[in-house]
Amino acid sequence: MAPTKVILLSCGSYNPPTNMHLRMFEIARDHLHKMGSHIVIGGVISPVHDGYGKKELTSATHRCAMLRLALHNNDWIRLSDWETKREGWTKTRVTIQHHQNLLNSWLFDTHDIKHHSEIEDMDWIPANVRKDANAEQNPIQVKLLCGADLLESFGTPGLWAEEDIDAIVGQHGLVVVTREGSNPNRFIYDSDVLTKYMHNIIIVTEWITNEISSTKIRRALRRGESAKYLLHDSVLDYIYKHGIYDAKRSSAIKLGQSPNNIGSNYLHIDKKYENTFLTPSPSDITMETPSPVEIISIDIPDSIMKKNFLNNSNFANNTNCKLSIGKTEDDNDSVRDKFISVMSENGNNKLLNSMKSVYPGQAKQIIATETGESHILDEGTAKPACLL
Ligand SMILES: Nc1ncnc2c1ncn2[C@@H]1O[C@H](COP(=O)(O)OP(=O)(O)OP(=O)(O)O)[C@@H](O)[C@H]1O
Ligand SMILES: NC(=O)c1ccc[n+]([C@@H]2O[C@H](COP(=O)(O)O)[C@@H](O)[C@H]2O)c1
Repeated sequence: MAPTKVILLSCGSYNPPTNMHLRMFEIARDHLHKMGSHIVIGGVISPVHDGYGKKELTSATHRCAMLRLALHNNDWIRLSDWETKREGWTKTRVTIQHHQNLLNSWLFDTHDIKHHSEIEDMDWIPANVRKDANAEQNPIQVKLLCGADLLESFGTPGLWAEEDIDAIVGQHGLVVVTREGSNPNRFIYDSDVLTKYMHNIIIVTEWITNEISSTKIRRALRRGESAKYLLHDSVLDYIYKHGIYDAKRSSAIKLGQSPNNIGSNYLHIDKKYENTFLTPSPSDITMETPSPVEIISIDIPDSIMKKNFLNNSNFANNTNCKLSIGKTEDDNDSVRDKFISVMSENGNNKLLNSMKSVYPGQAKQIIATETGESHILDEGTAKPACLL
């Protein structure tokens, strides 16, 4: 028997769209093709109307804009904003039926479709189907693609009408992707109506489990935690730009930038705390080969710093160094800054040479003694394991 052509339609909030929403389509398509029973010719995402009234649901305008960004380079999943443009919330059974009807009109009734295409966006119909509108076409089935949590919501009292479940599963069919902690087979077994239409429910096991959810992403964003790699970068930028979900940018340290030059992506770390922060990651430092020494870890108590400052002629002769030795914390910070800048700019050659790194990323450290002498820690021939 020839495989059935299908379009996978997913209904949900997409608040915001996550990588897992898109992965769900990939997993389902792979599975259906491996079974050999279906050919997936397209995927459609239908975000819910604002009237759905779910907690923290941002406007459909934002959700559609985020979906357009997430799907920008996608060659087979499309957005259908039909639900969002209706007067109010639409039941899922009606949404699936609408898309199926439109597709049928396109395939078999080109007159009717002219009327539809004037009043709504039909970009969600795959390009090759639209192109061949007059060619002889086989039927295409619209199936509801969902995660196991949506299937299990069928059991929530009062949420889904029995006849709607009957129509969705009986007439269209379900493709259900497992989620951590879900047991869709058990759920089907427990339900008479689902057991009746078991032949029309395809369970796809996601072995590479990933419990990304929109709720968790919103939570991370409002707490100022990073959500990178959980959703598309362009979607993340959109959220920050439009101030959705009360999102605060996550903190990161960018070394080697002056406070005035710090990009808006990065939190400025007060100078006095800089030394206590993490070793910079290689991506935070622009390296040359061999790298000049710019980064020096300086871990010297204020009292020792002052002695070094007074004892070292490089500092004493430097006109910029006519600092009063600090009585306040701010003064101490200025002394510390001067110490570093004199060490690197006006220090003697021996010091500067020993400050040159042998290989990119090599750490250097200023050591200062109680007696007021400073030197650069010589790392000798030690090299990172990757260079040995
Ligand atoms: N991690 C996931 N694994 C499998 N399916 C998922 C996953 N995340 C979302 N889905 C499915 O995507 C569809 C749309 O989901 P929805 O917009 O409600 O996302 P959600 O991340 O579950 O949202 P929320 O956290 O706000 O409830 C649903 O069918 C849902 O089951
Ligand atoms: N009776 C129904 O048709 C019915 C009930 C509850 C949710 N839904 C749909 O299921 C989806 C659920 O999305 P969320 O998981 O984000 O709540 C939405 O698209 C919503 O419209 C449909």
